[in-house]
Amino acid sequence: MIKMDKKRISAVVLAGGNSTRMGQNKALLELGSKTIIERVVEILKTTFEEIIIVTNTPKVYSMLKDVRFVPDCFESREKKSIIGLYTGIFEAENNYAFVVACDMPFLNTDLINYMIDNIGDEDILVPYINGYYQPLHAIYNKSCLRSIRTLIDSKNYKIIDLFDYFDNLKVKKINDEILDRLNITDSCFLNMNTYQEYINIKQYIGFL
Ligand SMILES: Nc1nc2c(ncn2[C@@H]2O[C@H](COP(=O)(O)OP(=O)(O)OP(=O)(O)O)[C@@H](O)[C@H]2O)c(=O)[nH]1
Repeated sequence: MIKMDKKRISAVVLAGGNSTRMGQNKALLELGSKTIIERVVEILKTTFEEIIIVTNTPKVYSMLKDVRFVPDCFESREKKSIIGLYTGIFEAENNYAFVVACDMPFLNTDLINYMIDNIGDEDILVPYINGYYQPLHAIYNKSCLRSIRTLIDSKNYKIIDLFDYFDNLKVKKINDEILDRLNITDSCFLNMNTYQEYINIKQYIGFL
């Protein structure tokens, strides 16, 4: 297996959703003295040189420094994370991109580094934990772009359909055993969709 140089992977944060269920931009909710997206970027900065924020409203994220803002590639009335995914991978300076959502405050650098060390010639490296894929905590090669485009063009916006239905893509999974071995809990995948989930997370880390 060829070991991937960390500098040859970009980080991509998807921050162009509607936050309909939250009722306000969830990336800008605060945990302690920082917004959630600031926490996400701060964690990513320990590992990645290039950090791309995919959003059509960069001004609301002006507190983020040393990141590159890019707008979504497709004009779409519907907000879909797969569109941000396509854009981030397309725009990345490197062939590989580690892609996350803007609302994951407990990203774990040990797991991220493990993933970087364990992608070889695969097109995708994705955690598959408790029977669920984690498509917004995965590494993608630019070789995926054509297949992602096929999904978008057919109005199938389910990123997980990339993993099982494209014979041309080599997909490697990170399973539960690896988390156990690294002594990491699945809270690193936790995100927040509703205000109650935000409150629960604040309680969990003692900010309430
Ligand atoms: N760039 C970009 N990011 C998106 C888009 N749609 C969703 N995202 C991001 O993808 C991640 C997961 O999004 P969801 O939580 O499923 O959707 P959401 O629109 O943020 O929230 P809901 O409206 O409540 O579904 C979040 O980080 C979103 O900001 C999009 O059209 N473009």
